Amino acid sequence: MIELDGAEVTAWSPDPAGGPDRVVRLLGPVDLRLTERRVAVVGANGSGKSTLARLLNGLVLPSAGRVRVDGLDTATDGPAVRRRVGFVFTDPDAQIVMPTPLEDVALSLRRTVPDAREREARAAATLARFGLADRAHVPVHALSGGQRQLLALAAVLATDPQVLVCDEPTTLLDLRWRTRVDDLLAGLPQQVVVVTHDLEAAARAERVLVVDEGAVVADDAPGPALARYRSLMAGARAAHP
Ligand SMILES: Nc1ncnc2c1ncn2[C@@H]1O[C@H](COP(=O)(O)OP(=O)(O)OP(=O)(O)O)[C@@H](O)[C@H]1O
Repeated sequence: MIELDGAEVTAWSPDPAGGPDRVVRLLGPVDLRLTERRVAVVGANGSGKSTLARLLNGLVLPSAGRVRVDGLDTATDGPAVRRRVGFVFTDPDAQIVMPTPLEDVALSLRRTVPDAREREARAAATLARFGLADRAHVPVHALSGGQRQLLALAAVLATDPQVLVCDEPTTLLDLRWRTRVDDLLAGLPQQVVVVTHDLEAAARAERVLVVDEGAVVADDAPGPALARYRSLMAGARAAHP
């Protein structure tokens, strides 16, 4: 279970008036217990969704409060937390580091599968599971954007994390690939926390968090949570026509 207790994120920011840098609050304080298998996070651009997502696996550490995964504190048990919680970025190029898909998935297995041959066999099996068997040795730059997103997912899921956090995993994809990635995420046995601007995808979650100006302003079933988000956005449009 992921638990946030009074978790806050602050950062130093330049003063637009030219004064000394100031501390700004990006998120929180947030208190959450995430137990549902499908959780969606929605909110306006710059509201703090990525900051919240990154807190969940220790990519961002809380400036105050605590974030724990199965009792492990992200601030003191980072590597163990990241073995439990996989993270997928919007842009697959942010996480694909090797020249070919096979090498990239094999790299993510380097800690859990010490034997190189077994690692390669496991990587090949993972690529096959994601429909990328025939792409295993193709240079990654020759893959389509959709195939690269699948590869990024495959490399994270190869290590079998208990939780998958995805930060807008379908934002860069066309409808066909978006549907494919959505279906894949829906079929995973893991707990999945997904940040998304796709309200149809969010409606399929069990629980939806609405983030606005660094606060979780709604935390509910999809119906009421998305209604709150729509009314927030309508209010913002009225204020800034
Ligand atoms: N390290 C940082 N230092 C200063 N400000 C930051 C830092 N990281 C994020 N921010 C600011 O915090 C706010 C929230 O950013 P965040 O990326 O969490 O928003 P978001 O809801 O994911 O946005 P988007 O939908 O556009 O991706 C933004 O105003 C962003 O510019």
